[in-house]
Amino acid sequence: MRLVASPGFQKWAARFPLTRRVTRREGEEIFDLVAGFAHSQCLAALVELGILRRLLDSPASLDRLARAADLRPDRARILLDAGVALGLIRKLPDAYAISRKGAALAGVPGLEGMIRHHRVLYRDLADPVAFFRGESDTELKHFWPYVFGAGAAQDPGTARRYSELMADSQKLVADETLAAVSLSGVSHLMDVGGGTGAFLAEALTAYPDLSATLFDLPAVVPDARARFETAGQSARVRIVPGSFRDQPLPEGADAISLVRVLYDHADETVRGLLAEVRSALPPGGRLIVSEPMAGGARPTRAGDAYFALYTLAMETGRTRSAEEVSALMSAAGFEDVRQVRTSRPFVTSVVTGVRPSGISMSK
Ligand SMILES: C[S@@+](CC[C@H](N)C(=O)[O-])C[C@H]1O[C@@H](n2cnc3c(N)ncnc32)[C@H](O)[C@@H]1O
Repeated sequence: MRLVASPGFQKWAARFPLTRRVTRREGEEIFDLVAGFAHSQCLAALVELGILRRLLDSPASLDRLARAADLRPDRARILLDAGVALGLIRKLPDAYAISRKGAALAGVPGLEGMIRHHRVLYRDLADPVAFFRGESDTELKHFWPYVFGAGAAQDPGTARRYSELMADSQKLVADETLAAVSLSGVSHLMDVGGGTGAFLAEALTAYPDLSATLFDLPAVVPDARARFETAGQSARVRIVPGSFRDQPLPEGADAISLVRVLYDHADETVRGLLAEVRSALPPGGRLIVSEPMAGGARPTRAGDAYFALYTLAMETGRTRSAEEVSALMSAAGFEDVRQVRTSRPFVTSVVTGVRPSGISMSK
């Protein structure tokens, strides 16, 4: 590898026909890594200035876009051309238009909110050395204070701020999870840490005979109640406010889901929670864990170079690989633990397990 790093070798490889193309591609990939932050900031500006939304309606001239965004036209041109280079915008003779990728991005529920929210993450990463040394006081750990304890969780303002961000993206996670896991045969599903109920609402729509329980902190559940009322599903859902840290989970569900819950918490809390889930399930009952996961032996860009950093900045939990989640589930007494393939692992990954039937470990 020292050879590959040497300037002489690189010069030769850039000219030699067999290595030329690979060298150029590698060069571009390296440049993309170096420039990634600038790319993300262009995206953030296009979102925050409402330019992508505006172009979704119709193409527009440089002057109109600049005026609407309150930018000087010469500076707006630089941003718009950057958007073209990043594949989000198309350049027409006298106007700019949205590209396919730009339209797809604007159509992803919750993505715009997440892009805006990334200001917080990027401030936390501003000094990456201090960040990885654990020397920075990250904002994200104050942004998500609900995981720290009951005090913060009782503040409805804080709860709503984070719940909105979660709810926006929850539909995407719900769709991906329901596409990977069949709930046929399940009569009652309990979603622990179910937030404002988007996952259960989707499940209830997909399975008309299903009934459900939503368990979450008291500050979070009012929004869930409102969602089920609006969807006309209230009669099929029981909402139980509480903390899985200090009370047993309600019984009666033959399947329990934990959607984007485990990665918020330390191993010790996860062990306690999985034991509670196992106790609450009947023999043969199923656990479904769905959340973004790390790649383990094969690290992934989304899992290991994004979600792992995000959870590191939160400081309370960590992004685990599917193998690690499976091991925690097996240690908690689940059987038939399986990693279920999802089509978009950058949205979520899924692991399922079953509480053993027959003679088994004590409750
Ligand atoms: C990251 S959010 C995920 C919400 C939802 N499942 C989703 O995917 O959008 C984590 C959820 O766990 C809940 N939670 C955290 N600590 C909890 C606790 N001790 N007891 C019950 N719920 C808790 C939070 O209130 C929040 O709704």
